[in-house]
Amino acid sequence: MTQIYLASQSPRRRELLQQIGVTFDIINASIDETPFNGESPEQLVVRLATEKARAGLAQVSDESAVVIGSDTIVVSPQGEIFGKPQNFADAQRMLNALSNNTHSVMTALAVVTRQQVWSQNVITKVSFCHLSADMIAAYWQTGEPHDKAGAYGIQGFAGQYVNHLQGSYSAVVGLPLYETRQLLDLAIDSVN
Ligand SMILES: Cc1cn([C@H]2C[C@H](O)[C@@H](COP(=O)(O)OP(=O)(O)OP(=O)(O)O)O2)c(=O)[nH]c1=O
Repeated sequence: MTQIYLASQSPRRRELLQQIGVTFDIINASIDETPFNGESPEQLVVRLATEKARAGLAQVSDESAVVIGSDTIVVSPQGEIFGKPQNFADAQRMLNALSNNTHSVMTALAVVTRQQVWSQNVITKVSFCHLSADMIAAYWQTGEPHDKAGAYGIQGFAGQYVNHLQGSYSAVVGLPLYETRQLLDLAIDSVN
């Protein structure tokens, strides 16, 4: 039996992976998420997902382990990378940029074994309605934006701000389920 691990602290990723019937263990793989100078959003998100998966693999001893890592960033309509907000002012800045406009959510997935790395970046276009200053302040008070890239959670209160989505809903929440199944199957086949 191939042992599958999810290198993530995110409760959303755990729930999404459970949703598709995968049996797995959780490992802690904290990495430095600071972008390199001149790094593009695409390069950043794939590098971080891969580093999380590799850091997870380094913590387990079984030779045939398969480890999943993932990272989500929001890319504003102006092309700025939004991770998790530092504070209310940061969340205000992000949500004002997303208001009444379309942004991209990039979730990269990396599946690693001792021999190989598979990775994929899933890009979803999300359109928001107008967010007033009062709406943003009230939303911050819910606590929902605090630990989420771009200062929102589509699966929560912010679902009511989204008037259009093109791409993968599960990727926006934190793990692209179709792509996860595809890459996991490749990795599992390779170790058996
Ligand atoms: C845009 C968006 C992000 N998010 C979440 C997904 C991720 O958990 C988080 C982005 O931060 P990440 O750094 O990708 O992940 P994480 O720190 O929560 O977990 P780990 O690195 O241990 O795997 O934002 C939502 O839950 N809903 C959304 O709509």
